[in-house]
Amino acid sequence: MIEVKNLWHIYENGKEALKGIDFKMGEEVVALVGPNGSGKTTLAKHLNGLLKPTKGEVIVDGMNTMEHTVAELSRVVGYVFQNPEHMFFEESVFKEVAFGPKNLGLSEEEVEERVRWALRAVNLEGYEERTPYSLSGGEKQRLAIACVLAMKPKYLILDEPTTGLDARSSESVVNVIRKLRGEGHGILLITHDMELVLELAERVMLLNDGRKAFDGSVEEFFSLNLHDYGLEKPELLRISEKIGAGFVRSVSELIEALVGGSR
Ligand SMILES: Nc1ncnc2c1ncn2[C@@H]1O[C@H](COP(=O)(O)OP(=O)(O)OP(=O)(O)O)[C@@H](O)[C@H]1O
Repeated sequence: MIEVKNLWHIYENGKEALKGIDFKMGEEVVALVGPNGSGKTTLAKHLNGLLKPTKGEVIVDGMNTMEHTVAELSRVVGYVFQNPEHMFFEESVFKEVAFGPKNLGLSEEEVEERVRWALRAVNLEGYEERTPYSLSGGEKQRLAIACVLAMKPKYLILDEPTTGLDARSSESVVNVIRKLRGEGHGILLITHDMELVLELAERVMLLNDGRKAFDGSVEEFFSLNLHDYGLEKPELLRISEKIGAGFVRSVSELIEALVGGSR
């Protein structure tokens, strides 16, 4: 369980980026959304100790982030940054994924076992000897997830995992997230992509100007006036509501609602 209690973060220049956030998450997919500058990244960086609270506290599986290093916390909360290609520096996919586990001081066999497991988890088996730069956008995103997974964290923070990806690559990332969720990981998804929220999230937390504006179900979230937060309802949901089919999360649910309704 990750627990955030009355969290305030004030940057050195005096900017109050978080103003009293309370939040809990377990093994679930939570979408963290909000307009630019609302505090999403600032909040996420508190969960693995990259930032420390100005006031309040963050407890990760019983560990207060004030009392633990980023290295310790990163074993529990993995952070996959936006534009992951900037973080690759090894000449092969295998070495890239092996880097983290090697630094944990694991034996060569254990490192190899973790690399194979992480690459399998993101469907990149067979890519071991490729250079990271030769991968497609979706493959790079999955490689970045594998690098973090190899540390075996229970929770994963994914920052805009589908931004800039075409539909097919996005789908492959979505499938990986579903699989990880099924294996008991908790996933915090920072995103502006409302289609992704509709498709994947189990809960939504909306930040606005450093405060929590909403925390609840996906259905309730999409009944808010999203324009107030610079966000747009997904097209699928707009169509579904217009034709009276109500809240659906996928095209197949929409078809089911229509077919069911006409019986
Ligand atoms: N190092 C810093 N020093 C001062 N202010 C900062 C710093 N980092 C972020 N901020 C400010 O804190 C506020 C919250 O920023 P943050 O990056 O957490 O927002 P965000 O919701 O992730 O935005 P985006 O959607 O644009 O990524 C913004 O006003 C930002 O300008």
